[in-house]
Amino acid sequence: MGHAHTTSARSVEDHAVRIDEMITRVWSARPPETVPLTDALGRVTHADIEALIDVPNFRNSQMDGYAVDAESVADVPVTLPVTGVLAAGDAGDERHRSGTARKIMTGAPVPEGADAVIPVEDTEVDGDGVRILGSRRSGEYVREQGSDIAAGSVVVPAGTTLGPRHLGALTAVGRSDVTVRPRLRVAVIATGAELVEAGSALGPGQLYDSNGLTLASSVVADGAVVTFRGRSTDTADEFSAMLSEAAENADVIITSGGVSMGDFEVVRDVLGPRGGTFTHVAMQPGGPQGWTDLDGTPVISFPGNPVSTLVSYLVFARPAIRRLSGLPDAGTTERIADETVRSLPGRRQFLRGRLTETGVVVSSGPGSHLVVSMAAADVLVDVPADTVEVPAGNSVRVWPL
Ligand SMILES: Nc1nc2c(c(=O)[nH]1)N[C@H]1C(S)=C(S)[C@@H](COP(=O)(O)OP(=O)(O)OC[C@H]3O[C@@H](n4cnc5c(N)ncnc54)[C@H](O)[C@@H]3O)O[C@H]1N2
Ligand code: MOO
Repeated sequence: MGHAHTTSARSVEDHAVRIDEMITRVWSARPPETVPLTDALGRVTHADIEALIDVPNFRNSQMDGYAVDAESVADVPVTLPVTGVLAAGDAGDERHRSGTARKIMTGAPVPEGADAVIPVEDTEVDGDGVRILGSRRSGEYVREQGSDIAAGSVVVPAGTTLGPRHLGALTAVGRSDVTVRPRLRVAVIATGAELVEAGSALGPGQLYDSNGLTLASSVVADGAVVTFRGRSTDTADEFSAMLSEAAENADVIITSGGVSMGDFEVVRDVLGPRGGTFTHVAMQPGGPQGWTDLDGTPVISFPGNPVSTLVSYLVFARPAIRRLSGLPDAGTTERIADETVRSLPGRRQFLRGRLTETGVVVSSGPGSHLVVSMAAADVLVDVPADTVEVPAGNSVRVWPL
């Protein structure tokens, strides 16, 4: 057991609170960031953002037609002289004279003195002039300056996850960058002398490091960034050096493997003496768990079995990472067990399940090495510690995968 400090089995809830606190604490110490709007999709606003200018920023036409003063078209039909043409992009600084019309395009500035636009459909060319067939009230088809928003008003409140519509609105009000909440920076280190990189040749006793990508892609899916990825053998020196490198640019380090009771538990052996706690949580998979405050950087250590690693991430890390990323909680739901679900006594069990039209079925055995079977599952079936059997027709809680 090395030098690691060991405690008796903890509940899933207690451990989840501990990990959540560690992640939240380091994230809260990070300052907000200012990023160009072009990089801001999915980021969460740090503060209320106000308009720098009125929108529309000038009075303009809502229709292709003729700018007039409403009084001159009160009685129709009436023919008015046409004094020119205004296109979108024109400065439009010439004043309107009552009793005249100016041809105008959608988005072009409505001249001062004009207060209505007659759509071209309601007109006929009449020699050099225009015959107005339908009358319009003052203000019709004129988009007033500031009618969408006035300069200084809040466009997007603090805490908004920026989508395309927000980015468009912020651009329209004169912004080109935005101050957003920091993104949690996560380092992922998979440990194990047996691990080799995807795609390379396997020697005897070796297998592919699948946990590294499972964890890294989970982090990205939950709105955080992966700043470091490493694979370490079970050598203390190599793992220690990798931790130092990872800590340079990461808020949190997640490790997989090396936490249980074998002779080569590098994570436990290195981090135990540096203040790490390695313990057993009353769950399966994901029993052996560890956490360390490594000179201010939390290291969260998950067991190496691939199902254990993913279940640990989903139960302990995902809620905090999604919340800090401004994403909705993944949530759990109740489903009817189509078949009887059997579980272990004394441990909360997370079985892999597949959704049916109305309920859920367990889709593989409970073994935490069943990495491929896990890919065929939709959910984790969460069976409480004190339940050994959920009879068919009863409801169970499920977590999305
Ligand atoms: N005597 C005991 N042995 C074990 C116990 C126990 O309580 N007493 N607990 C078992 C449980 S439960 C788990 S879970 C594992 C956790 O072990 P480790 O965290 O030390 O993980 P490893 O031994 O390094 O690996 C376990 C297993 O997973 C494979 N693995 C590891 N990393 C990866 C990876 N990145 N990609 C794919 N597969 C990986 C590894 O080859 C092993 O097969 O301990 C049990 N033993
Ligand atoms: O708890 Mo281990 O994670 O069962 O395989």
